Amino acid sequence: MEFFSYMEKYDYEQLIFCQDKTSGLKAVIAIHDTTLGPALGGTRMWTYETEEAAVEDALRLARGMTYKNAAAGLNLGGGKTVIIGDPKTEKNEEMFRAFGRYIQGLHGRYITAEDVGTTVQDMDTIYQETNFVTGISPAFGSSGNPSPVTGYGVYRGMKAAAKEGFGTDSLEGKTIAIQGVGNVAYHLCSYLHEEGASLVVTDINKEAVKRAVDEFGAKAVEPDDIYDVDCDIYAPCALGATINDETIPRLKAKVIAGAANNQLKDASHGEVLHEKGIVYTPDYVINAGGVINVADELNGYNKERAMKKVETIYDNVSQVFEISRRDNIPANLAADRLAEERIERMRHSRSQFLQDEKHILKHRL
Ligand SMILES: NC(=O)c1ccc[n+]([C@@H]2O[C@H](COP(=O)([O-])OP(=O)(O)OC[C@H]3O[C@@H](n4cnc5c(N)ncnc54)[C@H](O)[C@@H]3O)[C@@H](O)[C@H]2O)c1
Ligand SMILES: CC(C)C[C@H](N)C(=O)O
Repeated sequence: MEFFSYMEKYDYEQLIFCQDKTSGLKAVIAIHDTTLGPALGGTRMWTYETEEAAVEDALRLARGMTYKNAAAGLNLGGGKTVIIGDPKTEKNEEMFRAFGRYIQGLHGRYITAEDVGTTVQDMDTIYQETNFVTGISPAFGSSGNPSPVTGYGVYRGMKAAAKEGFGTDSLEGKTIAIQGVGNVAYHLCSYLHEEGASLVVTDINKEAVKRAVDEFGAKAVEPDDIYDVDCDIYAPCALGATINDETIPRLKAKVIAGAANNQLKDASHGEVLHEKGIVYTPDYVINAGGVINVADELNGYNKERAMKKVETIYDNVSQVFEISRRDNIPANLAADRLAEERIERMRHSRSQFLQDEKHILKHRL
């Protein structure tokens, strides 16, 4: 990948490589766009096959956060970090402290939080070095683990998608196939079970499957069989790119609504779903609950206020479908339009000069 060409193509602001020999830290921070405010996005720790794959992932995920934050109505830009390494065996305290110092060096242009492979404890360690971290322990007056709130937001967004697909937002009696029952999907399952949906789940982690079967009466299938399940709704809640040329012909669902980031292998798969009449709920609109929750920390965390904002995911999803129908475009492009239009409007409205301390010639006094 030609990094500068890619950055120019999608108008990225900054790419930062962080290396710390003592702790083994190898991290890439990507800042996509800060028109709306500081870039807020989580830190992913993952074993990438190549360094290039890690940079590519950081860039892609950072841009996704720009769109997610814009569509959620947050005054935040988009950024993301990936740390190269196995989260199960390669973490140490010095690593996250070194990383915290790199974040501090950005003076608030980037604020981090949890993502796949990182935990509240890791955020607490980063907090030893910088204030530009969210999702730290509630003991510090913070919002803690964002996953339960993301799960609730996905549940609300799924109801809006059901309304679009079935004419009612009730999920009672619906069969929902869930790929990956980790942190977010566990909470999603509890809401769906409570509403009376039938769940079919899969995961490469047998413990996670057992928990869903035992607690929610879910039926378990093998990971590759999830695409063939006879269901009303398919919920991708594991990793990205699972909606692709191989899987779309196998899907039986009328509605797709899940937590995973970057669900479509590429934008053309949104077009294919649109043509097939499948209601696709854009990932970054439906899974914004976690970022909405951690973003509230910027105002001094208030759970009630944060949850009120998370409720708006239902309306945001409905608005995307409205744009999709109005402009006869696939839902993924309708979501992009919603986010891009907001960024452009704000870019214009913020172009007016506003004096701050740096413009006062006080050193001459
Ligand atoms: N945690 C959040 O608040 C949040 C917010 C927004 C988006 N997301 C996205 O939602 C997704 C899930 O996040 P999470 O925090 O629950 O992560 P997680 O790691 O807790 O859960 C993911 C689960 O998927 C399983 N999995 C991985 N590959 C699989 C495969 N091929 N088939 C079946 N199962 C597989 C894993 O074993 C794991 O149990 C991710 O894509 C994440 O980026 C999470
Ligand atoms: C800021 C976070 C809570 C980010 C979250 N992992 C997401 O992808 O939305």
